[in-house]
Amino acid sequence: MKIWNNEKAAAIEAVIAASKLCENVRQRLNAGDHKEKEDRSPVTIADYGSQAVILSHLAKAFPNDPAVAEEDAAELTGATDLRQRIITEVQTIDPDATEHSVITAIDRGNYGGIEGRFWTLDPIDGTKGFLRQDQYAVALALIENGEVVLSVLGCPALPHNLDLPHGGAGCLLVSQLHHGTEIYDMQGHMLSGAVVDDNFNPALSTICESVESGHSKHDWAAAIAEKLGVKTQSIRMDSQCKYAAVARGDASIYLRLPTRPGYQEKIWDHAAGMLAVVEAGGRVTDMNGAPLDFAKGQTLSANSGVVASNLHVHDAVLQAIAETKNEYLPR
Ligand SMILES: Nc1ncnc2c1ncn2[C@@H]1O[C@H](COP(=O)(O)O)[C@@H](O)[C@H]1OP(=O)(O)O
Ligand SMILES: [Mg+2]
Ligand SMILES: [Mg+2]
Ligand SMILES: [Mg+2]
Repeated sequence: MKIWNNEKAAAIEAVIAASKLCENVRQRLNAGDHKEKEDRSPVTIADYGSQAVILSHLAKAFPNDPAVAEEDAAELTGATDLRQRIITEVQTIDPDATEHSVITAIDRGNYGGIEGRFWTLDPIDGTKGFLRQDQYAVALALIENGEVVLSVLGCPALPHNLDLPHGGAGCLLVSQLHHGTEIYDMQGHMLSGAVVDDNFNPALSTICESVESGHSKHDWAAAIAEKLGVKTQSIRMDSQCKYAAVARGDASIYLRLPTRPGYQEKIWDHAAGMLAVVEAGGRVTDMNGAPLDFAKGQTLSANSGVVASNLHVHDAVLQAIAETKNEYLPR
């Protein structure tokens, strides 16, 4: 069976370095650290800084690998102050960085992403959570011929135990296809394997979903929970940390239900999280039960919605979705 140990080592180093930058920025976040992109979503100096750190690291280790990443340096045209702050933050991680090296690294992320082997990166997934001082993730994955084969999902602010929110914070979920998911601390030490929970009773499931009602339909999730007989409140959490919660056994189900017709999920919003859950023994499909298709380019254009689970309760969730679809599916 193929292994990607060199890629794994480089990806872990890169995500740890980027997570440091993100935490540095988050701990003294101020109003001028973010702006609105053309699509009106927020972006911060840490989103760009994280992308620069990771893509320059990968460029040194694997110069021929293209990358599909969320941010685009073109959005920084004219934003002189923001640009300077990004460079300053990257220099705290890599003192040799220059304006040219930072912009070049960010722009390495503009591959269209269909053929062969490429990386996909969300330098900060859950920027809204990051700005609220809630959860966010640094999500990096390697795709070969349409298949996610390696991933490092950095969750720098995720408590080690969700019941003790002020306990030790931060972990990485590291996965390789057919080789499982491992949990590392933010210093790069392996802590344990990750396994989904062993709950077979849909009614006893903990469900997690987005904080943002614009990203996943909350009233539909409530209707599904009711069908399943779930009595407890769902956990609302930003970013791919929801996949981490399922992979670690903190939750049995992650629901992402379309809020408007035609929205296509981006590959960098799901590649790392999906592999983390699948390699921890869980299952990930779209809301109709189809596997997520990473061979279509930058978006999951063949899919709609996402369901991640511990495997055992998956079919019950798909059935509850099918039974509530007529009432809740946006059209
Ligand atoms: N209408 C939408 N439906 C689903 N996801 C969305 C939508 N709009 C933005 N997103 C993405 O949801 C992710 C955050 O998800 P969550 O709410 O689970 O934390 C972001 O990556 C964001 O993408 P983008 O980075 O382009 O803004
Ligand atoms: Mg994202
Ligand atoms: Mg992002
Ligand atoms: Mg974004």
